[in-house]
Amino acid sequence: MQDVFAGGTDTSTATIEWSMTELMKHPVIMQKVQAEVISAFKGKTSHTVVGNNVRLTVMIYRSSNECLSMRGHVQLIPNTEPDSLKPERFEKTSVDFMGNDYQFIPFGSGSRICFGIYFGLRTLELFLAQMLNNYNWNLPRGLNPSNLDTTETLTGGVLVVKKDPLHLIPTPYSSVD
Ligand code: HEM
Repeated sequence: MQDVFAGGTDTSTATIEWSMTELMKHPVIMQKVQAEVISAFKGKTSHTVVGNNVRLTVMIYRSSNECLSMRGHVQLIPNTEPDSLKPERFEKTSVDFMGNDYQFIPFGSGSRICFGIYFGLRTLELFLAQMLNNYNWNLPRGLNPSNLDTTETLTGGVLVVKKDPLHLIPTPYSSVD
């Protein structure tokens, strides 16, 4: 039970925070993703959209190269190109993140693959899609997105989180012309 709670909370929030950080740093990609989400939501409830699987590119590419020691097993969690945001790399490829393609295994692979993979994915889709469908996001105090700090730190010995929490100002989308 402890594994389920520990593995099921910070993972999703950290991924949402990194996703929003990268989207803020790449306004063109933010616009593209937001337009896609808004058009998917048009006239539908979030339930329908999530059911239909909004093609929100999941940007869980940050789990850096780490050597973990869990229950006496040493695991290597590799990740290629963790530092560049290229959502289009997932558009024309058969590489998935379900543990079959070793170049991209954010949920691990094999017998100890993440137990909450579908729950985690749905959480990310639901939160990100709702955040982008309903709000425009800005940095406080006119901060330039390219200066957004992306220093990482480890929490709980395994999770790579943003050292300085991300602060954003939401503006309801309906109030933007
Ligand atoms: C973005 C969300 C998530 C990511 C990126 C993620 C990632 C991972 C990774 C990399 C592992 C190690 C897999 C391996 O050893 O090969 C793992 C294990 C695990 N995860 Fe997740 N996870 C996420 C969400 C969740 C959620 C929502 C839950 C529970 C509701 C969960 C429960 C677990 C458990 C229990 C394990 C241990 C599995 C075992 O040792 O047999 N995770 N996760």
